[in-house]
Amino acid sequence: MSKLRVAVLGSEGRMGSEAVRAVEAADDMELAAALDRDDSLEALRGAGTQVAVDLTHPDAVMGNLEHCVRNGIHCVVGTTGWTDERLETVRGWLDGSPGTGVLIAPNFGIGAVLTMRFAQQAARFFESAEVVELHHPGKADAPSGTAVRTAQIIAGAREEAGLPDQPDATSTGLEGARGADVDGVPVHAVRLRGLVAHQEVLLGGEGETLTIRHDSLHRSSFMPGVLLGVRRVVSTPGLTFGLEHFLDLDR
Ligand SMILES: NC(=O)C1=CN([C@@H]2O[C@H](COP(=O)(O)OP(=O)(O)OC[C@H]3O[C@@H](n4cnc5c(N)ncnc54)[C@H](OP(=O)(O)O)[C@@H]3O)[C@@H](O)[C@H]2O)C=CC1
Ligand SMILES: O=C(O)C1=N[C@H](C(=O)O)C[C@H](O)C1
Repeated sequence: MSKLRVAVLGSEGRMGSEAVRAVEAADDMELAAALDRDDSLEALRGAGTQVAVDLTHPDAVMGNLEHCVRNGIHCVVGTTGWTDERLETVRGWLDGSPGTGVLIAPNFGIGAVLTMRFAQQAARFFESAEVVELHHPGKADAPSGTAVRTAQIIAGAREEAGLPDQPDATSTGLEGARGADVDGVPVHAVRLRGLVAHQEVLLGGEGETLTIRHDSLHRSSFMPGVLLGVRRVVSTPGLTFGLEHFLDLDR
């Protein structure tokens, strides 16, 4: 069977360099191209790229994605910065390129995907819910894409269950002390040397709390998810948002 030709965009970065190693080590893939800032995207087609893995920067990802989709190159995207508007734009490009698949994964870590699923299951049972994400200080954005997605999922589950707004009697305080408000769920971002990528979902009810915590201790934790995404995206046209769609979580 022929090997999948995979390019990595952002190949010199923390995640990109790990992805290059993972693709090179995969029996069913070969590295078609490794591009970083200032490299021309034109190299992708010349190299016969079938799937591009984008691990760049929120400011760069849209341009990269547009180029790939318009050239029929499937994409696996870990880069953050997704809004409804951006996702709609990507869907528009995909409409013009039927057969092309794009996976956007807020988090490739299986533990992080499960954290979101468990939070979704638990949210309706608790009055209060907050998300704390903790990352290395080189991270470009705050809060993390995973934390935003987690908060949205919790908010959706609360709404579906008919829960009222969370109790919070705070009337004064330093701006930012209660974190960012994502659909009514406070999200707090810690940046600390020594950390990689961590998240806690705190749920509270009368006389009890439940904490769901996930720790990515090394970026290798993301690689099985990246490789799964590459293998599945080639036969999944259109936009897929979230790695959970490629995992049989309900089995
Ligand atoms: N979904 C997931 O599971 C994960 C997602 N991420 C996300 O991945 C992204 C990258 O993270 P990280 O590796 O830590 O960041 P880094 O800054 O370490 O790496 C990004 C790399 O991309 C390069 N780059 C910038 N612009 C372009 C461009 N236009 N074309 C090609 N390369 C470019 C950067 O170059 P330069 O340094 O010169 O700017 C850098 O080498 C972030 O959005 C992060 O949040 C990270 C971990 C897991
Ligand atoms: O920048 C990172 O490091 C990470 N980014 C992603 C995010 O913003 O959610 C995924 C993970 O948290 C690591």
